[in-house]
Amino acid sequence: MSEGSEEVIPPGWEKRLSRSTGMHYFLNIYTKQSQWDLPTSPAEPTHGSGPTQVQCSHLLVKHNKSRRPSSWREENITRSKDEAREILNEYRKKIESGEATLQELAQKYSDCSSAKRGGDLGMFERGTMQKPFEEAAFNLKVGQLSKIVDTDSGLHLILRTQ
Ligand SMILES: O=C(N[C@H](Cc1nc2ccccc2[nH]1)C(=O)O)c1cc2ccccc2s1
Repeated sequence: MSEGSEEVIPPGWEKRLSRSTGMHYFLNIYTKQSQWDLPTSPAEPTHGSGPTQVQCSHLLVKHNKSRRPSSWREENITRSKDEAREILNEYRKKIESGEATLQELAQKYSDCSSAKRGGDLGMFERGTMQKPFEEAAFNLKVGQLSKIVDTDSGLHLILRTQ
């Protein structure tokens, strides 16, 4: 029988053989949780206070109370905070329905200069980003989209990518 597509086991998981069924399963070496299906993301160490660094992409919509109400998209941003919230909720619906990715929408609409990189902020540690952003980012699982996050820069949707 031809092999299926190359099987990549994400870090933190081990492939084990079930003696009772003769089938293979996957064991999370941190939580000892097991599952039949091939895991799709790395297992995270559960001890300590979570990861020391994360990688995120974000979509920022600034408003007239933003610390710097200007961006590469719009020299003078006049929308209200409520309008910014409505706009972000529409983007969230598109992302959750699969109609668009956060990266695609950030590239077109984010008021952060990271828009050019699909909103990617790279890896960062605690203490580098504004607190509300940091708290949200470090409480996301890899692949999870945040709720709307409010910082002095504006309103954000955050996707944790690593
Ligand atoms: O602070 C930045 N940009 C500001 C908007 C902004 N404010 C933020 C607050 C928290 C996280 C990201 C944020 N981006 C701007 O363009 O007015 C950053 C841009 C970039 C670009 C690449 C990597 C990191 C960063 S942080």
